Amino acid sequence: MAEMTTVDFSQLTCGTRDERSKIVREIGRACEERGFFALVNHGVPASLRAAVTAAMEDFFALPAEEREEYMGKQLFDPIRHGAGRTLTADGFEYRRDFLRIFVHPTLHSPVKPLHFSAICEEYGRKTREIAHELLRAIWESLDLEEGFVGAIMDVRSGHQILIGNSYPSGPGPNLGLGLPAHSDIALLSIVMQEGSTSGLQVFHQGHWNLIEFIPDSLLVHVGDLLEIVSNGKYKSLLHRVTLNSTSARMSIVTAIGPNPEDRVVPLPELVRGSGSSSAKFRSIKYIEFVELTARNPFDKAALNLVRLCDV
Ligand SMILES: O=C(O)CCC(=O)C(=O)O
Ligand SMILES: [Fe+2]
Repeated sequence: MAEMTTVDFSQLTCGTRDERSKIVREIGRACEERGFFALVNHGVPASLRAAVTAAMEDFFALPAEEREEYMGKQLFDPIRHGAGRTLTADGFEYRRDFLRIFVHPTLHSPVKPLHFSAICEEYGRKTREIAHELLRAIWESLDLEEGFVGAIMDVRSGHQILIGNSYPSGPGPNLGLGLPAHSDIALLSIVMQEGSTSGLQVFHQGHWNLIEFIPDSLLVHVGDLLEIVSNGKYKSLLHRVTLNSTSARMSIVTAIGPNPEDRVVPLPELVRGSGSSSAKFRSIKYIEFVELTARNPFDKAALNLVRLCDV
């Protein structure tokens, strides 16, 4: 099982000055050493978490002909559904059904199930507020002024997606994969699952470790863009999903990034402060990085293509 930092979100927003500073330091350390942390007391009601999970389940349960129109082939389709088995370039098979929708700045929702749009709007809004608060803490942990970062990357008008992942039960760890090893593209992603069925594994110090979700918690992943803007100080999380031998599993992931047209750069303040005075990544437009990742989806291949030197 993976060791993880547990962050009490309520202390970040309502704690004393000292409590907040302690949490900011804990978040910074988790982003630097592990690339993820668990979030408790985050304020997303259990009823909303259950509702968004049920709404995704209802979508996957629609007859295939009703889901067909969303089987998008284009990368930037705002609603994109995929189902079944996929083969990687080297012939490896993985199995998951997914639905990916854009939720911000504009919500795109399938017409059915009927309640889908309102629930995703609400879940998207709640998690977006959490992500903004976490990013404020992250900039603080890097000794950056929020305004300084905002001038470079406008996260408030940024891009948020929501993904429902549905994995079948499978032959068990190391035999079947739901998702191959990858890192998430955006700045942060927030992963939610209901129930105790495990499957998510994170790579740490040369080993794959299974995540045991703390009941009611959310998991926060550092994404590739945060590795770039922090000039390599914070590491995006390499993770994969194994199929569970006895139960199917569902996860809901939301990813927050800047405006797709924004150029993502190692923040100059951090390049100057790094001692070596060198940027460790070349700058790239977010939208171009998404295209690069689509062509190089596994491991941290896309990030390695914009890396200027070993970190
Ligand atoms: O199913 C999970 O726990 C994680 C899914 C994931 O990594 C993703 O959608 O990028
Ligand atoms: Fe992921």
